[in-house]
Amino acid sequence: MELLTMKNISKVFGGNQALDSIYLSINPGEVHALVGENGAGKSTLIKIMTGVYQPTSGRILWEGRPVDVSTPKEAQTLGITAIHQDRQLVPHFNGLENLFLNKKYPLKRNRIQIDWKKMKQEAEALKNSWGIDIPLDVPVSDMTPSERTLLEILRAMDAESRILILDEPTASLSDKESQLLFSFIERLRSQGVAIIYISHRLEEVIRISDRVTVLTAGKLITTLTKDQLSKEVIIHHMTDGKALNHKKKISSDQPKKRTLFQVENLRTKDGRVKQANFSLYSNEILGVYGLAGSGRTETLESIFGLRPMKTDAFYLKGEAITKPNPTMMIENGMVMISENRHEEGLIMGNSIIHNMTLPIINSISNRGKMQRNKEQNIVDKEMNRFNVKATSANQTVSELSGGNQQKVVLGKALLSNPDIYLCDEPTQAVDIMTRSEIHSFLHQQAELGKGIVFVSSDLNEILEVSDRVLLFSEGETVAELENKQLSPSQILNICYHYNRTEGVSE
Ligand SMILES: Nc1ncnc2c1ncn2[C@@H]1O[C@H](COP(=O)(O)OP(=O)(O)OP(=O)(O)O)[C@@H](O)[C@H]1O
Repeated sequence: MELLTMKNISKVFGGNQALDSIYLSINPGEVHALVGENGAGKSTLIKIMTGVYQPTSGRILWEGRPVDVSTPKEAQTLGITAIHQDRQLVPHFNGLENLFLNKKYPLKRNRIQIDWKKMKQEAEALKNSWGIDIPLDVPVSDMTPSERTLLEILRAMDAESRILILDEPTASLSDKESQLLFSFIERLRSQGVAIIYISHRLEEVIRISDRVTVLTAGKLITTLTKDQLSKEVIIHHMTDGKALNHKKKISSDQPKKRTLFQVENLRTKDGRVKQANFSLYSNEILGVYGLAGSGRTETLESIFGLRPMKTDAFYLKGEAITKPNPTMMIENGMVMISENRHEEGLIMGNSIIHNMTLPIINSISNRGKMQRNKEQNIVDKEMNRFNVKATSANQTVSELSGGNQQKVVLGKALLSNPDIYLCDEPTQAVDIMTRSEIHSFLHQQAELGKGIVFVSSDLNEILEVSDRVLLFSEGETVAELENKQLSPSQILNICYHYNRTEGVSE
């Protein structure tokens, strides 16, 4: 029998129809993927399922009986748990405290003091029963992305979830960590837990799913079964049969490349980067890859002046720099597209237009007076370029879908007309169509003489876009390779060779 059935579900926000009469059924023990362009309605459907939003119309059945899922608590009682892209963990609490976040702490006999010993025993038993080996005594802020994901899964299993919703779970996981997650999903499935899997990474969707439901602009296009799954078929349904706009990669073998920056022996105070040596040239995309915890993000943050660091030498366009700071770097034409759009990229309560024009406010005001038409035109152009789905440029950013928020981050960065881009997972959460738009945009920028550092946890993406590839392992740069027919296995072999904690790959 179907575990969950959603019948004729519609949702309207103001005048915007986010979902239009959707039918979705979930069986016990199946992996059911939801795919679709940014803004297609996937998260809205999940939010209705988990009691965050109420549908404008439609019914929800649980094991064939109508249910009212009007609060998250009710969803939880049924056994529906969602693990969102933005982790629901308290960073300075340790694993154990986070595991007990929604539960009563066990008390000692005196009924006053917390029984930490019992808490630890319960947690260990839970870890053992699900075969999840993560440290629970360290603060979440010190955990790797995969440990955080597994911690949330463990918490969901403790709540006896019967449907586990994973929203872009591999977004910041390394290849090996993703494999671990997939084998764990397999275990959950064999125990009858249903998984709803949202991802723009179609290879993994095809690999793990029993069924795939495709949404486009709030409408259900089709539900495909395992034997029908291929990348071409899914893309065909997602794009309504229109071919993907594959712009050819422009070769950036330019005769004269300038050095945009060069760092020697960069190391951070906190030890996350121990020794980074590399240069960025004009006309190139430098792909940066490394296993989780390798120091990629921290290196970008240090170069941009967000993290205290030391170098033996740091030259930016030929000028020696001792202490970078973001203002100085922006003034020198550098821009950083950060991995965490909520904390660093966007002001969530502000409109798209205000977010995008914040860095260029001076250039669109005339003696203190804002030139509204100019502002509007500039923003419209960027929204068109990246196909931002919104009611207008005045819509509040927090109301946009995750992928559309990421597009606003990109538009904002581009408006400052930089010549050095530091991009940390710039295509995370964006759909496959926009992803190829972002890639070709960056290639065009390289062609114009700009330099791009491109960090991604998706190795195939790194190989697709990069002219050179820089590999990090445990805080050190370990290899710098021209991307001429490099293969994923070549790269992984180098990474695992240098990685002491994950061991040498088989
Ligand atoms: N709270 C809200 N207020 C107004 N509109 C909203 C709200 N939440 C979502 N929407 C709109 O509903 C539509 C569907 O958004 P949703 O987040 O469900 O898309 P999605 O398929 O999850 O996209 P993505 O792949 O980018 O995460 C979008 O047009 C979005 O702007």
